[in-house]
Amino acid sequence: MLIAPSILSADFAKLGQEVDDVLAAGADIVHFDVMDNHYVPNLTFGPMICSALRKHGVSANIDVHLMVTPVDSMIEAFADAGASMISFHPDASIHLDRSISLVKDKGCKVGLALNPGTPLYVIEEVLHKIDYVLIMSVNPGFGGQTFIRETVDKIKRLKQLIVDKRLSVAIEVDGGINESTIKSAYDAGAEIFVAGSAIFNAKDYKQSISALRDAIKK
Ligand SMILES: O=C(CO)[C@H](O)[C@H](O)COP(=O)(O)O
Ligand SMILES: [Fe+2]
Repeated sequence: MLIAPSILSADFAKLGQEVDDVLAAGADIVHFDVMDNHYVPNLTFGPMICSALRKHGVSANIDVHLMVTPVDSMIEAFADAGASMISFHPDASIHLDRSISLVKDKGCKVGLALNPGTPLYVIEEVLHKIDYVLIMSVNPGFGGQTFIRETVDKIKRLKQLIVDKRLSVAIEVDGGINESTIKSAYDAGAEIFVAGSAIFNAKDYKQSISALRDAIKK
């Protein structure tokens, strides 16, 4: 299992330090939420912030979650800015297969992100071409929202689909993950857990990350 703190809930005034702190506290991946006030009703940060984190010395995998449309130009910009993994929403790309190829050609792991209301069949034709599926357990746009329980069944169905097709596609879950919700997502088949408010709103990042790992073992 991998813990990916979403920097959406970090203190932007000291972002480099915040990322250093969560990594030192045991985080595995940095989750980087890109919002354009078009695909989602919020605006965050662009590729310059990603390259600034690389220049600051962050060497961990940076998991860029693109909530933007159009996606292709941002895929290229973030790959050039140091992204390791890039996910985008299939409904934000007109040519899904082409956008997937673009991420791969740039040397990044490719993920497809599904909103709570987006059915699994949207990605069925390309499932064998991707590295991970990001299942959104809140509607995209904001941190600190409540986990949508129906997502657990969706993760189970996706896991079954991956097993049936004999693929090695990871499942990432994003939105409302905390000590009370993480185990249900884990039991359903998720392996990468994004958590923003549950980690950054805590005083002690090490304690909050350990609490997430412990909650899975219970
Ligand atoms: O993609 C996102 C929102 O669109 C964020 O990654 C997500 O909401 C994480 O924040 P939290 O753990 O506080 O729900
Ligand atoms: Fe996200």
